[in-house]
Amino acid sequence: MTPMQSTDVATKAPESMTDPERGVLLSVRGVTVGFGSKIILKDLDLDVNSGEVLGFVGGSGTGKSVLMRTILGLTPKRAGRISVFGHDLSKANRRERLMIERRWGVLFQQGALFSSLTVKQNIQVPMREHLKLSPRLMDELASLKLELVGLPQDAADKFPSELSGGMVKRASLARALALDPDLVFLDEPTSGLDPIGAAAFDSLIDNLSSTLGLTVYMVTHDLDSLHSICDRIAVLGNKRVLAIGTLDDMMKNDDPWITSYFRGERALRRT
Ligand SMILES: Nc1ncnc2c1ncn2[C@@H]1O[C@H](COP(=O)(O)OP(=O)(O)OP(=O)(O)O)[C@@H](O)[C@H]1O
Repeated sequence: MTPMQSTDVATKAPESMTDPERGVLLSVRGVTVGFGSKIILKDLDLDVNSGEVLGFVGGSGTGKSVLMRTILGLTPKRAGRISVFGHDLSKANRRERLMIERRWGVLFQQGALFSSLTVKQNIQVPMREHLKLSPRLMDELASLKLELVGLPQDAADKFPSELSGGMVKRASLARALALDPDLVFLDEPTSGLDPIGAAAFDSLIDNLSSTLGLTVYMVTHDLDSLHSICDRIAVLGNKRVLAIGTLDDMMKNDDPWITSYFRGERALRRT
């Protein structure tokens, strides 16, 4: 039986989940997270390989955002170990923690730009937090980031409320890329975009991943993104990673949720 055919793959075969050629950038082992008496994630394992685009799916309320927030250190875990760039996050001192945070970027759901700051000032927030740069250099870097995500230079002085949904996503991505991270976390980056805007955003992420060697951890409900840019897909269910592998692996998996998600009516309408 291949790992993908087994629904308890995540609890027993961590090595088989990864691509040894690429190396593991993010490793989650035995993580349990709960709120009060409600356990959301139980004994969860996950590996993200360097340079891959990993799509993270699962039913609504299964804990995809909770897991991402736990990895980022925003939600406490009750058990387990999370290592990023080879560092155990719970053992990292303040200096190491800052070094780690400099190497990742985050795009939260809805973009989460500061509404009282312009796009340029939003992009410069991580630079101000982590680097000591002259205002002129920060302006130059912000301008480069705008170009990288395909925003016109005149977007720099606009406020988030003056942008379209697609532009907000791009501006948020520019902020996530402000410090040239190795790893970016994207929480439903294409939600709220029309199909053409979503496809353009997917192709932007795909380009960044291949040209910058960026590793992408992407929570999504978007089947098109999963088909077009993800190297692997992880499925969250029953409080853990039910399955992880390529799209082909998902198509062969006989778990009922995975079958209905990848081979159900909505999936068939895509073809
Ligand atoms: N701070 C919190 N306190 C209590 N419960 C919480 C908290 N944050 C999340 N939850 C609960 O954890 C569960 C998982 O939430 P989460 O937002 O991670 O789901 P999700 O898989 O991202 O869902 P969706 O796809 O709908 O965005 C939900 O039942 C939610 O109510």
